[in-house]
Amino acid sequence: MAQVRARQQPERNEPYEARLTSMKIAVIGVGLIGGSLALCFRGKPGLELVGYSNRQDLADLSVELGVVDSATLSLEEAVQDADFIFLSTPVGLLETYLEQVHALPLKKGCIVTDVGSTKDSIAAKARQLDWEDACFIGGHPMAGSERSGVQAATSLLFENAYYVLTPEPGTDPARIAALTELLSHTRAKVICLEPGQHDEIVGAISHLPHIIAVALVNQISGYHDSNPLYRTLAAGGFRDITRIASSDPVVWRDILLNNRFNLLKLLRDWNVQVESFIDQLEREDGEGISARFRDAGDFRDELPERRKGAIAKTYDLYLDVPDHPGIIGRITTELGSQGVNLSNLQIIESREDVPGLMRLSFRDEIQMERARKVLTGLEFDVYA
Ligand SMILES: NC(=O)C1=CN([C@@H]2O[C@H](COP(=O)(O)OP(=O)(O)OC[C@H]3O[C@@H](n4cnc5c(N)ncnc54)[C@H](O)[C@@H]3O)[C@@H](O)[C@H]2O)C=CC1
Ligand SMILES: O=C(O)C(=O)Cc1ccc(O)cc1
Repeated sequence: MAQVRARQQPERNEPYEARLTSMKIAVIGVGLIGGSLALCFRGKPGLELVGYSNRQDLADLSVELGVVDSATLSLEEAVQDADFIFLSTPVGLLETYLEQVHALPLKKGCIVTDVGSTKDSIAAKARQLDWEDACFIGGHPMAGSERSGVQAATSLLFENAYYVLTPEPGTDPARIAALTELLSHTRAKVICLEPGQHDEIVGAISHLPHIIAVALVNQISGYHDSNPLYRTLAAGGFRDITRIASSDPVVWRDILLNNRFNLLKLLRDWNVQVESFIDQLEREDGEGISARFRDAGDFRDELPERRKGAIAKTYDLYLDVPDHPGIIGRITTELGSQGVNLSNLQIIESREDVPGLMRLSFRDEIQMERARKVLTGLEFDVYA
């Protein structure tokens, strides 16, 4: 396993920009989020990335993939002399790691932060600890994906997303500025919120949708057990609103349990919505139903543009493809010859008696629209 490299100590009175040329960043738990942050920082002048893992194979993988400069199974070694420490494990482990890191010798001025999807309980834990010359500032990058693990890490994950910080009223503004400046490498927009308010809002716009997606998929899966046509016919709308149901079970178990008090209220409010639909259908209240769609459309149309909300936008096209050899090659060749960059391709359903559904993913809207034009020209039925 690679060792943490020796590095120069910054002078205490150097301006922040100068210190940027020699800083150690420790990432505790190098998965999707920790790894993506590491990739944002890695290779920037003077920044050294050290990953801590609890498994040798994962430590090795994080170095092999070029996500961190070095990796260690020793928490003490990882945090020793670190200027910034990012706690990036599932929420259920964050408070324990916070206590363990706090108990270790930390560099003067070290900023400890986390990336957990909930903020209130870790802020409360941090408040109980005496940080002396170090400090804790809670954080939550409001972008992610249904994928997990270091293999899914990408430096583009946070671009244009919000990155919430939850400093205490007494946190030194210079420390907040230092963390914000480091986070500029993510190209996310940093905002500060009070931890309780964060959990209420994020519970509603991220955690509740994950519950609804999972409940919906499991409901349909139950019907599918008695008739496989449910999955075969599952179309765009179902796919659109259930992508996040494929999220990591451990990560989401921890988030939901941690934010359970907000979620219990949110689910009761959700029940009111469901009951109201039941009532409108029983009364055949067409006007009431249309009004709800109109209201929802108005609100949704005002949502921030692509990738600025908690649920990152994907640039996917779907097309029905006949199940015959060579079709994938033809599509990729045509796109390649027209200079379209395809970032992923997936056959979702492939059986002899039905056309296959192909999903083509692109990095941005421009590539997606170029592909749409090429494929429509080839007389494929293309839909987003
Ligand atoms: N998944 C998402 O879209 C987002 C997740 N978050 C937050 O980021 C944090 C990490 O989530 P992901 O990166 O998605 O999960 P992940 O599963 O990709 O990464 C978690 C990492 O923690 C490591 N880990 C697990 N148990 C450990 C232990 N006992 N000791 C040390 N390391 C351990 C895993 O090996 C893995 O590298 C969570 O707190 C989550 O709430 C924040 C924003 C978005
Ligand atoms: O996959 C998606 O679109 C998400 O919902 C991303 C996400 C997941 C967890 C977070 O705490 C923040 C953002």
